[in-house]
Amino acid sequence: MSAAEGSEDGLPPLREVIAAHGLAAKKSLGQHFLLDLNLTRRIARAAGDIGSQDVIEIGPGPGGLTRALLMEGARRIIAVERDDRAAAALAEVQAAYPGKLELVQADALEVDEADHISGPARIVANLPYNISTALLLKWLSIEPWPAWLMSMTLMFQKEVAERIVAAPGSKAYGRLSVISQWRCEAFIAFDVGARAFTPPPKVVSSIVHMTPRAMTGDDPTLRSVERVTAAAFGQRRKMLRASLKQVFADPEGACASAGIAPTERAERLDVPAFLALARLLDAGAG
Ligand SMILES: C[S@@+](CC[C@H](N)C(=O)[O-])C[C@H]1O[C@@H](n2cnc3c(N)ncnc32)[C@H](O)[C@@H]1O
Repeated sequence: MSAAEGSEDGLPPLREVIAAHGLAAKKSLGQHFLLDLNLTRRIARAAGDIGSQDVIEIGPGPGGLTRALLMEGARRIIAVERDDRAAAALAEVQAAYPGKLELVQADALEVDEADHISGPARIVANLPYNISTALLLKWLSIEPWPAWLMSMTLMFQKEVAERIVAAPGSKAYGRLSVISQWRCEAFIAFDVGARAFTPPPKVVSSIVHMTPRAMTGDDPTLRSVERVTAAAFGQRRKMLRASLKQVFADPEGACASAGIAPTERAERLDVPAFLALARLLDAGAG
């Protein structure tokens, strides 16, 4: 055990917690635990103001990141965990921090976070990779946007993190980039090597920090952004005049109205261009 895996909070070291509660990692639940307190505290610090706003943590597992968040001054954590085996380990954290940790035993894809928070909240999580993009798209779909959401500080596979922040013209640029960058300012805070996890995943991971942008009366509806990006990137090698046939009766006319060359391809269009097309759909040009 390294010094960083010690128990500065008076609770047992995480390796002991995992052994005592039989929390052997389950692949089906995307379990890759972080045991290094230096790292989990760094993630907690990247989240911003957690001392005056609620934190929603997805998948606390044995509680490493949860404990780091509490050590960094989290006011109140709502932790959503699907693995019932984690409850006993988390009960020890609840006892050490009375009133600060609420455990919601549920599938995070099904939970309505608004039912559990007491006001504005930040999402912080070392996400299960099998559902990480589904969870992100769920949060990016909060309506009205951004409602209670103050920020998201999330661990993804590096490849997914790169898709989130990708610029037009790059290979990683796609639907996830457009929807993420429309809704949020997003940046990769730092990378985390596979060896930081127990058991190690096959790939490098990255922490992405995302802050919601305010929507204005000029912003299109989410539904139209989803439709336009699905059509354009569903056939990303095709020119827009072909790929947009799925959503516009007159794709060339739509491109002209949006100030886009109909011979352009999806991967080269910037976010404002997609928003211009989505606004046309909202205006009934479909
Ligand atoms: C990558 S592990 C992170 C564990 C812990 N937070 C850490 O950093 O060591 C992902 C966690 O998400 C949980 N999980 C997986 N699928 C879930 C779901 N659908 N809803 C809620 N939690 C889920 C797993 O049981 C696991 O505890």
